[in-house]
Amino acid sequence: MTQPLSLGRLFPGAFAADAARAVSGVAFDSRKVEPGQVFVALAGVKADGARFIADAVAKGAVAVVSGQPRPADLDGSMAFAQVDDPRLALSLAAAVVHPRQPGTIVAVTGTSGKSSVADFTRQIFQALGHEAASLGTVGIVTAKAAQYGSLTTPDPLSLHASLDRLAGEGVTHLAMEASSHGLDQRRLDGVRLKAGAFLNLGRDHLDYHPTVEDYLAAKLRLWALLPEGAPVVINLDDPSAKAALSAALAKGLSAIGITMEDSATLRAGTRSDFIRDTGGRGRVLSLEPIERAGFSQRLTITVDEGRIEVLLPLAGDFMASNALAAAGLAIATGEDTVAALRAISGLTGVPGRLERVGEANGGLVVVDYAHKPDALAAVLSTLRGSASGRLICVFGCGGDRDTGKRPLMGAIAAKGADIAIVTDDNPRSENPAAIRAAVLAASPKLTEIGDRAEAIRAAVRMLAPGDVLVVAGKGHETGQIIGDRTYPFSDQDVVRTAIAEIAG
Ligand SMILES: CC(=O)N[C@H]1[C@@H](OP(=O)(O)OP(=O)(O)OC[C@H]2O[C@@H](n3ccc(=O)[nH]c3=O)[C@H](O)[C@@H]2O)O[C@H](CO)[C@@H](O)[C@@H]1O[C@H](C)C(=O)N[C@@H](C)C(=O)N[C@H](CCC(=O)O)C(=O)O
Repeated sequence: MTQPLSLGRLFPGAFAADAARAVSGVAFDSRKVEPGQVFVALAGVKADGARFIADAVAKGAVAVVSGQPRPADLDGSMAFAQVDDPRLALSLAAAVVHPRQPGTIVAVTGTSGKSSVADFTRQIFQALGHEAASLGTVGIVTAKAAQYGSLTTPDPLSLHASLDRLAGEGVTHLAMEASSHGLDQRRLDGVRLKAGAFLNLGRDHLDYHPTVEDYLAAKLRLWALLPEGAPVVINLDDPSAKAALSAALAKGLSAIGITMEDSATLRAGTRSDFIRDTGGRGRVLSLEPIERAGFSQRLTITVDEGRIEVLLPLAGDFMASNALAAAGLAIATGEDTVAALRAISGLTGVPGRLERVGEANGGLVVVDYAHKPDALAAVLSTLRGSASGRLICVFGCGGDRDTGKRPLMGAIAAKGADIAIVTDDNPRSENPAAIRAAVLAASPKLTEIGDRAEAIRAAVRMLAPGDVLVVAGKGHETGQIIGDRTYPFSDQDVVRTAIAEIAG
């Protein structure tokens, strides 16, 4: 029988005299409080949760946890605790409310590639015979179902409810994404992780993180969530790899490095530095593409056990590196190295990640989630290798987000594509034309079609044999956010309709 929830069990040491008091659960949003719950007041990005204590009490909260002193007007019968870090307290309490977790959980962080790596790791775990799931930007995916979510790393209550449900459904292996917001806001504390991975650091989220250094530090908080000696997978080809490795070693973690042979050769020393820095204990998985044909590539992976050849049915260095990181995570949890690497041959794509949606006039249309400078550059360089004709790109920049990336993305698209059309991508509360103007200022080569559906239709109509069109930015998403409303919008659906119009 499950033990009843009490303040003492949920918040050990915080409630002294009231520790034995029974409660029905935890809430951090006053609007969602149910009678008998504890309200945790979080100092938020937009609002201060302490302002909503009275609302929470009115909805039936019986206790309050806050980072601030007890409000003078709080009813004397109400249990109250002041804690140093309410977000940490919330996450640890969520893990008590929803106690079950899959036995093997791995988490991946990085600016780009998290969704692919989480999903590839799920696929590799499944290929190795485990009940596996992935959790992240594309939602929760198991062998039986996909359930779409909204955040990359959900709030702690939703996260732990999902972990509990998955464990109850028999899922033993989970690969999840760890966003910098999630790590900074301690949403992952209380998740019992076995291994972690660091992929890369690019320009993103500088509306939230004050500096790039702060952004990197948030990502590297992942290491603090791992038990002593746990293995971490580090992409040695990223310029931040050294920082990621030193932080891991300083925490007593062990390391598996992944690298693409080409870049290792270019950046001579990558492998030897890693071996030296890890005192000879770090393992390296190094990968060399040996043949590329259309959207698949034959790869050789060199490991201590020898050389293994796999056929990855996905295009580009980026996907190859992501597949290797996923195999690295499986190996980090104790899976057989050769079996984990061989499973790369069976990987299928991830929705909205270099997703081939259809063909028109002998040209190919691909939808990709790339909405950051580095990701757009990587996608364009990958697709350049798959296009015997022109490379066409439809893209935009979001409103109410890092404005600095607008000219950067404009310049990348102008350089990387033969035709680049700037359109709208979640303008939110900003004037869409002003966002487009900031992107267009990067190059006179860029053209503008504000309406996203019209931009996609126009690009599909341009296709000629050998061309590749990439519609970048939304990937798996199903809405366009204008003002504070989300209007249904799917790049894939618009592409399919445009193709059907041409065919009809
Ligand atoms: C900007 C941000 O990260 N916000 C997250 C944060 O909310 P917050 O604490 O800042 O919220 P707030 O609006 O300032 O309110 C403060 C507190 O008052 C409470 N409140 C507010 C109003 C009210 O009437 N009553 C009340 O109690 C709120 O519930 C909150 O606890 O903490 C919440 C609990 O964990 C998160 O759900 C919430 O994510 C929001 C929904 C969000 O959109 N986050 C995005 C930016 C995000 O996290 N994205 C990352 C990265 C994605 C990527 O890599 O691209 C992700 O992991 O998805």
